[in-house]
Amino acid sequence: MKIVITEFMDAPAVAQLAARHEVVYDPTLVDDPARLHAQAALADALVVRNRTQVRGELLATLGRCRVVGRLGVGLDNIDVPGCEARGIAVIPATGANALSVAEYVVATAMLLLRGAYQASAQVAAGAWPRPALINGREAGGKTLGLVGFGAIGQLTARLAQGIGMRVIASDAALGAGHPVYRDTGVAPVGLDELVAQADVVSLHVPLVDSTRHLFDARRLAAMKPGAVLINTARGGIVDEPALAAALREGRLGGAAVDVFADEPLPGGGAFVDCPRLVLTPHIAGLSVEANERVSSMIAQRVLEALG
Ligand SMILES: NC(=O)c1ccc[n+]([C@@H]2O[C@H](COP(=O)([O-])OP(=O)(O)OC[C@H]3O[C@@H](n4cnc5c(N)ncnc54)[C@H](O)[C@@H]3O)[C@@H](O)[C@H]2O)c1
Ligand SMILES: O=C(O)[C@H](O)COP(=O)(O)O
Repeated sequence: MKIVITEFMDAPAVAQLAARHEVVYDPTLVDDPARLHAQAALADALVVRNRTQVRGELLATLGRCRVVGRLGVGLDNIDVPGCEARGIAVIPATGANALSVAEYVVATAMLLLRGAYQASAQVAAGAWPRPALINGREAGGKTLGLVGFGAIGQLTARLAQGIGMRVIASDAALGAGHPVYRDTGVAPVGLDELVAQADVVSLHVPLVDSTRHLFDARRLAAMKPGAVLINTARGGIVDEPALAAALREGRLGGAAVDVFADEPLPGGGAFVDCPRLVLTPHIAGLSVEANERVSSMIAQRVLEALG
């Protein structure tokens, strides 16, 4: 059978697939719709990351496909009901990149609370900006609010508790009596209460209709003065110009943003020269270890699905 891989995948996992089936591994396919559609038409399995849009014309070309392997967790680039209607199974790499994201959240939370990370050039130049940096805050004893308490939220809670943070969470699908709260020692709260209490708010919900612009200007304004916002979930969940305004006006203490409404983020937008801001190009879930786990999990599951 034929497996078409449209974005990068760890080499041993590609080899594992190639040992059993014909494999087209071409990470440039995602940027070449004509070749992508030609290859997809012949594919029994398609393997994608977050950039390949498995919907519309591409979905229509998948005449033979039985399975779409997703080298990640978010499924907003895949028309899942459309795949199911065509008998195509969609397999995400659930949990396989969770540790990388959780570490990113704790690292950026500490960095932004302390606020000293942008002093390197001044220190190297001999400016010694110590008086301006004496008000950094510790993470220990602060409250972390997790919006979404699934695989990544739960792992992030464990790491944050390890450095002495109190953790509260809001999850639309988990009732307050759900055993996961008792097992993790995390307090369930409503979203409004979370936003009012948290020193650090971190987003871990999928991008769906109910989460689009969940953090709009009104909700950003309801955050504690000086609080930090971390978005590794999806760009459409936060109103980007409203976040930039809250940072420029000093209402928020900082933000780390890994995901954007448009990726790559078009240059010249609201975030240019924005203070107290860490921007990364959608890499919170990407590390050597996560890529190995994600790739081997999907290789294994695609092989099982092909039988
Ligand atoms: N930046 C990255 O590299 C990266 C890596 C991995 C995942 N992600 C993103 O993180 C998201 C979460 O990943 P996960 O593995 O924790 O998923 P998950 O499915 O395990 O957990 C998501 C949780 O969100 C909850 N939820 C859904 N809608 C909600 C709402 N309106 N309010 C509150 N909770 C809601 C669900 O009940 C679920 O418990 C993914 O969908 C993906 O978009 C990003
Ligand atoms: O949803 C995810 O897991 C992240 O967005 C990372 O996806 P990717 O590594 O496949 O791009």
